[in-house]
Amino acid sequence: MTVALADAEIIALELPEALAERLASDAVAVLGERIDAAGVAHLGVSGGSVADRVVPAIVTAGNAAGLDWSRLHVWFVDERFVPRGGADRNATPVVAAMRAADGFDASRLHIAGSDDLGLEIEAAAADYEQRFVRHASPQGTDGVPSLDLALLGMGPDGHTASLFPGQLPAESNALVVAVEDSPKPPPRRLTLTYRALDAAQRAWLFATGESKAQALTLARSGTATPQESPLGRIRAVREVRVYADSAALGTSN
Ligand SMILES: O=C1O[C@H](COP(=O)(O)O)[C@@H](O)[C@H](O)[C@H]1O
Repeated sequence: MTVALADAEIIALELPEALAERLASDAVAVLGERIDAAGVAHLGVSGGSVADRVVPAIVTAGNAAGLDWSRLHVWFVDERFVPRGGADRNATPVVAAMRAADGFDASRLHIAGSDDLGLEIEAAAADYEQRFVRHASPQGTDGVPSLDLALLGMGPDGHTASLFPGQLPAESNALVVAVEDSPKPPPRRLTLTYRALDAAQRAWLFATGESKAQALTLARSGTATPQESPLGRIRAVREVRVYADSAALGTSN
């Protein structure tokens, strides 16, 4: 049994700042429970507003709550295949934010390969998949490693991670694939597939701003195909939540 985005619990707040703080405090609670139960937790993060706003809020909330950061693994649901350290890399703001997490083990921040390392994009995807399989245990019977919490963003076109409308086969046996022609720059990216994301215990979407409203409505309707709305294809094992501000929900005055 999996939960679909159409069945998501909606957490609605008027302002994006308050929304990021609410998500952060909920995430710290979930990660702390998992660390207590399993000794380790696996968090998947997106780029964009998740990396810029939500991850720093999680670090602040985690430090305040005394989260045992040394037991947390952080993964990227997608990454841009551009040189390390640049503004276009999803890892750049996350690396900066995680430096402030008290006791976090930097070797548990799992950053994908990049073109400046001389890697081919397919080799970087295969390498990231192998690392994911090595470090994250399956929690189901299908043998797919399981994120405890996947934090997703979305674009106005309904993309999530680097799964773009009309761009990828709807399903793939791989866990990480290369994207060569993303319609949103930069064009070359790596992304977790639906198969990898489906195995996440929880998938929480962070959506803010009017530009997301139409795509969010379509995704939540449950009527769109994955080619029309990759976001609408999102599922998780236990729970899907949508953290959205009034503008993204289309309820602002
Ligand atoms: O390109 C990307 O965009 C999405 C959405 O970004 P946002 O700034 O509108 O939240 C992001 O979730 C994804 O990880 C990123 O590569």
